[in-house]
Amino acid sequence: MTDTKRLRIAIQKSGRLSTDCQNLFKQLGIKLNLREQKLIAHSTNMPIDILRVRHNDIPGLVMDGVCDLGIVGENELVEMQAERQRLSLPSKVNKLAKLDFGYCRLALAWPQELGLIDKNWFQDKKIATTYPAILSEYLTRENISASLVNLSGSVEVAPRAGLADAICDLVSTGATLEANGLMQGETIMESYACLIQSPTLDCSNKSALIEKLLPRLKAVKQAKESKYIMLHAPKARLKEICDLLPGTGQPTMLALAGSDEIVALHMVSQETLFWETMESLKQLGASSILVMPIEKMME
Ligand SMILES: Nc1ncnc2c1ncn2[C@@H]1O[C@H](COP(=O)(O)OP(=O)(O)OP(=O)(O)O)[C@@H](O)[C@H]1O
Ligand SMILES: O=P(O)(O)OC[C@H]1O[C@H](OP(=O)(O)OP(=O)(O)O)[C@H](O)[C@@H]1O
Ligand SMILES: [Mg+2]
Repeated sequence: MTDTKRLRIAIQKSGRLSTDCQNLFKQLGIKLNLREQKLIAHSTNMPIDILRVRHNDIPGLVMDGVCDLGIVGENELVEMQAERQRLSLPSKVNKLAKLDFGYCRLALAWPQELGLIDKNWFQDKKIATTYPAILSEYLTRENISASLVNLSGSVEVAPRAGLADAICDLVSTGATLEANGLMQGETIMESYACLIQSPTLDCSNKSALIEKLLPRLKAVKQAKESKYIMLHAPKARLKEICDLLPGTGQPTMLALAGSDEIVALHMVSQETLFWETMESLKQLGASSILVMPIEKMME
């Protein structure tokens, strides 16, 4: 448990999740004085301190109650939970939210020259990975007996370097696999960044602050998933036009100066307005169709 009255949040110092975490804090209205070298950043407008650490330290810091919250990739969380259970260390966290960044998959891959291979090919092979616990669980489930080579980075070079026959690593665009002449196989796990909370947090001020931040987080997520749509529509085709608009409630209808036949429609849509829909709207006589991003949204 932390003795400080300020909420402590652990994030990755530099890497795949750090910029997204900083942007998220900005969107949540948390002002930070972040300087490259500083490991702790104090918020200037809320009782919050940000601890900037190595990504694989984040789950442990939250599980041990050293930090109250953390933002971590699910892959790292699951791996650390398994590792800590094995060592009989605290491994519980409360998962507060799945975030909309850090998407990647943990997948098997092998040298391209082998072509398509069957799962049985992995029997008695060596597989290099940074995530031995997740991979072992998968291999046990699939009745594959393979040996693991643990590497904390540059996993993709393992087959070419003769360290392993295949790998199990994170993939997002697939560019790293391709650059290393590897073919992507089965996805073992899909992962997103998530917000986790320490189970030992028992300070009412901190809980109240978290309760204040969670609706903001939801609002930011909702705003990102929503678009504000404005268009001009002929009154005679209103029903057909509204039927085409995705996931909207009743739109706002406004009169247009100098026109009895055309009105302006404004609405919030939770779905993407595809080009095809915009073309169909146009065919029904709609014009001046604007699709705009929303910055914040609270219902
Ligand atoms: N290519 C990717 N695209 C999207 N998300 C990714 C990608 N690679 C990794 N991630 C996510 O970001 C997390 C951190 O990855 P990153 O490579 O930045 O850190 P690291 O090298 O494991 O750790 P650190 O440098 O902090 O010690 C991963 O565990 C995963 O959840
Ligand atoms: O499918 P891609 O888009 O190519 O991304 C996959 C790569 O990204 C991550 O590494 P990262 O680039 O973060 O480098 P690191 O090994 O130094 O952490 C991951 O470990 C892969 O190597
Ligand atoms: Mg990495």
